[in-house]
Order: sequence, then C-alpha cells, then structure tokens
Amino acid sequence: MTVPTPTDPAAAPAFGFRRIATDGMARRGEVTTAHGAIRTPAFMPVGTQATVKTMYPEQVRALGADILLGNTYHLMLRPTAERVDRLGGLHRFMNWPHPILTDSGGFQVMSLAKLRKINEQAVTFQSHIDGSRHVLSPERSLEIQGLLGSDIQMQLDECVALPAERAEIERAMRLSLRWAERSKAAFFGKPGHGLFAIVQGGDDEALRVESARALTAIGFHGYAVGGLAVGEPQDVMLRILSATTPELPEDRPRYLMGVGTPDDIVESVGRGIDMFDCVMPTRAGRHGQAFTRRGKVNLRNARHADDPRPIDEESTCPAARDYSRAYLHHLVKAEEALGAMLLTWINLSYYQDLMAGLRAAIEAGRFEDHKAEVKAGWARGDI
Ligand SMILES: CNc1nc2c(CCc3ccc(C(F)(F)F)cc3)c3[nH]c(N)nc(=O)c3cc2[nH]1
Repeated sequence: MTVPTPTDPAAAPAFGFRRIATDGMARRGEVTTAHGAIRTPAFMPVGTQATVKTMYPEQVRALGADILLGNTYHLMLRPTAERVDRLGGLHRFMNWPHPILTDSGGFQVMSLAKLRKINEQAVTFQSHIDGSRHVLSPERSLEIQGLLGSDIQMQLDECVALPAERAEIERAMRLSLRWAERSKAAFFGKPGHGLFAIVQGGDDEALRVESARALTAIGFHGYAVGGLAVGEPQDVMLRILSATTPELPEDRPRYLMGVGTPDDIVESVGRGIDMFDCVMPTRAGRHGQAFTRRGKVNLRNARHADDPRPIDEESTCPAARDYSRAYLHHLVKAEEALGAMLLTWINLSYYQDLMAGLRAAIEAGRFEDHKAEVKAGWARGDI
C-alpha cells in the first residue's frame, strides 16, 4: 500500500472549531468534520463495539446526538479494522452517517487486556477474547483509526490510575508527550478529519501545565484531558481542570475523557470543557437506573411497583412519558430486554436535553443561573 505522506493536521481544510458564544469559562461552539457538525458542549454516547447498546442509530440521532464514540481496542480485535475498512468503514458498517470519534485503545488495553506490557515503542497485549497477541503503537493506533474512518482520532497515550506516585505519573505523562509527537508525524489528515492530543499528568497541577503547554506547542486539532475519572474525587478532578484548561488554545475544542455524571458535566462546562463521553447513561440504564431532571431513580426499588406515573410526564422522550414506573419496575425485575432499552432511551434523552439546555444558557449569557436551576431540580428529590 502507498505510504501516506504525513500532513500538518492543522492544515486540513474542512476540520474546524468555532466559538459561537462564551459565558465566563463556558463556551458554546461548533466542531465541523467530514461527516457533519457537532454542537458543543456535546455529550458523545459510547458505541464501544460499533453499537450504542440496546439503541438503534436512528433513535440515538433523534435524541440529538451529533457524534458517537467507537473503540480501537475492541474493533481491532473483532471484527478487525481491515474488515471494517473492506466493508466501507465504520460509518457504513454501523449505519451512522454522522461524526465518529475513536479512542486510541491504550486505556482499554490497560483495563481489559491480559498480559499487557508497555514500553517506549508500543503497548503489547493478549486479546481478552481469544488470547491472541497484539501490538499497539502510536502509528498502528492511527492506522487502525484511519481504516475505521473516524472523524476525530486520538493519540495513543498512557493513563495511570489514581492515586499514583508522582514519579509514575511523570513517567507516563512524558511517554504520552513523545507518543503525541509520533502521532502527529504519523497522522494522515484526510480533509475533515482531526487528530486530538491527550493531556496527562494525574492530580499534579505542575505536570498538567507542562503537558498542556508541550502539546499546544506541537499543535493539534483538539485537546483531550485524559487521566481523570479514574477513581479520584470530584473536587480533585475539578481542581485539575481549573489548572489545565487555561493552558489550552481557546480556538480548539477540549474533550474531557470518561466524564461523567450530570453534575460533573455542568461543573466541567463551567471550567471550559466542550466534549464529554461516559458509559453512565447507557450502563446505568441496563442496570435499572433512570437519570431525570429531578435526580436519579432506581427502578429496581419496590416502591415503584404500584406507581402509575411515567418517569417524566413533561419529557419529549416516549420512554419517559408513555410508560409507568410500575411497568419499568416490572421489566427490570423480570430482566426483560425492553427494560434496558427504555431506560437507556430515557437516560440518553436526559443527557442530550441537559447538553441542549447548557448550550442555550451559554448563548443567552445565563450559564450560572441555569447551573443553579439544574442543581435545584436534582435536589428536589420528590422523585
Ligand atoms: C471512565 N473514565 C475514563 N475513561 C477514559 C478514557 C476512555 C474514554 C473512552 C473512549 C471511547 C470509548 C468507547 F467505548 F466508546 F470506544 C469508551 C471510553 C481515556 N482514554 C484515553 N485514551 N486516555 C485517557 O486518559 C482516558 C481517561 C479516561 N477516564
């Protein structure tokens, strides 16, 4: 195959980000990619194995999702990136003709694979599916993401779980910086496709500032804040964000990886984050939990057995409006598939409504008031 000549990612014509409004540190923006635009602040549903579990792609789109996440680690193992490429790429494969972001796979290797080893060159590991051996280097990760055809590609990085020794955090942060350089050199920026770097540095503000400044100097289409939502308390995450986002370019999107609860998202938007992903709305849905504007409801709880009310009669989502809590409770207890489907629908709908509300509030210059209103709703507790 022809070796693509690397281009400077910053030069790719159609990939872009524009800020429409700002309110304090909060930003209302729009990312443009080869497969369409992403309204920010944005929540990106997780589609690990080329599907958002229990949802049709048309449904996910109808809820207002502009972009989905796919996973290099899972898809390289099954069905393999080469097969997805032969079948027309991930957009065609999963019938999602809108933007897709893929993670680089390192995080999943460290949390899922067996016998994994990391060195300067790459991560090597054995598949959790069949034990086969694999090598994931910064270059191979981008080759896979390119074969999948994802619109936003992530550099390969090393994320350390917290708490961790400073020396360990520093080692992983510097390796990730060297891998960022190699990723930029290897990135073949087709028009409308972007490469994001990932800031590391654990819970150490000085290391975070060093990582953010070094990555900004290299130059990327966007910047993710990695190494968080790995067990640290919310106040630590927010302190790190407050130290990190001011060091990132204002005219590029920022993506906080793996975050989070509705409260995490509102607080992080207020600290200058534009893009979020989290398994919570989908995973919690499969476990019987509903996210609502009045807080979380656990439909496994017997108190719902005779409750004829829907989850939220004012919701535009049929799953939250047309089904009783008693019925949802029954489905969850009976472990019926429809239970997971309806609750996932409810949760993704709530997360997209939350993001739409934040976007409107920033545009109207009333982010702080809106934040207070949303938090008051969660505190009502009469759910
Ligand atoms: C849950 N907390 C968390 N998730 C984190 C993730 C994964 C994000 C992700 C991407 C794609 C998918 C897919 F399933 F939809 F594909 C699922 C999850 C990180 N990823 C990288 N590269 N660096 C990090 O430092 C990092 C930190 C993370 N904290």
